[in-house]
Amino acid sequence: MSRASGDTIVALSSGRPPAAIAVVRTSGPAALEAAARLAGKLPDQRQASLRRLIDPRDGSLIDEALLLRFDAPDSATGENIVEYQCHGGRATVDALTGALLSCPGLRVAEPGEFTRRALANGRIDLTEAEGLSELLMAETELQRRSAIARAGGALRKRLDGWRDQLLALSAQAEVAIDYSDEDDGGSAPDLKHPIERLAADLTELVDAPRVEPLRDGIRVVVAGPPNAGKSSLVNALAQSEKAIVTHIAGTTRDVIEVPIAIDGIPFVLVDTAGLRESHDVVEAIGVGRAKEEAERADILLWLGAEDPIEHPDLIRIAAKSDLGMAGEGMAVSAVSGAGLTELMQALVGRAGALLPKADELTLDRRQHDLLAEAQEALQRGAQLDDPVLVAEELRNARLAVDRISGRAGVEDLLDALFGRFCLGK
Ligand SMILES: Nc1nc2c(ncn2[C@@H]2O[C@H](COP(=O)(O)OP(=O)(O)OP(=O)(O)O)[C@@H](O)[C@H]2O)c(=O)[nH]1
Ligand SMILES: [K+]
Ligand SMILES: [Mg+2]
Repeated sequence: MSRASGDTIVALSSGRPPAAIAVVRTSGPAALEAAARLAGKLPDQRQASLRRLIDPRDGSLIDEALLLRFDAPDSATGENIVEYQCHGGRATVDALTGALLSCPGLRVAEPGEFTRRALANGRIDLTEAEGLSELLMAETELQRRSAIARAGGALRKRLDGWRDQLLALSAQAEVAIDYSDEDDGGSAPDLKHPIERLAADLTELVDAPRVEPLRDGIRVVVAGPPNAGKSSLVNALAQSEKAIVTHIAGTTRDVIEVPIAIDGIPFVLVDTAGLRESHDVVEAIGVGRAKEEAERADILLWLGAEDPIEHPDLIRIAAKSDLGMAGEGMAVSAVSGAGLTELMQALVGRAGALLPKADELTLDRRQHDLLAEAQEALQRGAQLDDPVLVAEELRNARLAVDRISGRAGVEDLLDALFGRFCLGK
């Protein structure tokens, strides 16, 4: 849990020194006073100004730095912020942060604490904070575009709009409840149709592509009976001996993940234990895990002669094609390399459907599940006649939407989210 937010926090917000320039940020009630101690007269709000920074402890010159000041509440955190752009050597950064920390009320910030304060003060909502977290991690252009849309409030705007509609519908439901109490035969407001329309709006986003394949890589799970050649295929695709291969059936027991990129698209190859009944305790656990992995696979590569397990996105592989045993599916040989290029092309082809189009809004699992909850509450509400029950479903829908944006029930989540942030963000 974060410490008292009445503190003023200090952190180096730019990369690790040495660098040409370092950015040190302070946020909180004592930020302006601390800046005045070091720099004398402060610049006006939002005006960069060069200042000599003096260490208040001994009067020595720390550096000449560019000062930027943003006053509460119109700042990134909603608090007073002073930003120092100084020379980026380690000693300069240490001297500056040391001098700031000697000022009353200042302490070192925790990871993500600036962003957390922005959230607490309503400057951003949870979807924007999550988008920001992903933006900081983004390595590919597609990841960046997906993250910037959410960090920039694209999802927040949709949610805020729905929240307003839900509030208006709830007010109408209250009116309908009054009508039904009076029983005077007057006409209650029609709720069914607007609720159905809103549910349809939500459905569109519930069906949006998910962020996980984009962020973590598309999970390609390789499954089949023992000795089918699963580990060999994973190694051949990864061009690296990541998984142990032997002629002994039951070699692979644990789940092995190998991240690879094909045409710039991130995939995670997942090698699994061969599926069979086993009395070996360890192998049986491995088989259980293999089944779980096959279920959550984005794409399943099935290396079996017999019927494959059910999966919506399955590619059947006829492995060891060099041995001339023509099985059903794509002929691939890990030994000769035959068919590997075609298999990779097939993976890239299927990836298209799993990844968002440029600038298409994406949802993570948490957001998706809550939005589906809201949608289901609305669909139930549209079927009901008793306005008291309709009002209850509208409340359920609103609660789910509020949990997506972080207005309700998310304390546990915040610690996990902000623990992932870098210091100074
Ligand atoms: N000729 C030939 N042999 C292969 C090929 N792929 C795998 N093998 C051989 O088949 C045997 C089993 O290969 P693995 O990759 O360990 O098979 P697996 O499906 O991972 O096996 P388990 O992990 O035990 O379920 C090994 O002796 C491999 O050398 C192939 O493409 N051609
Ligand atoms: K084997
Ligand atoms: Mg294996």
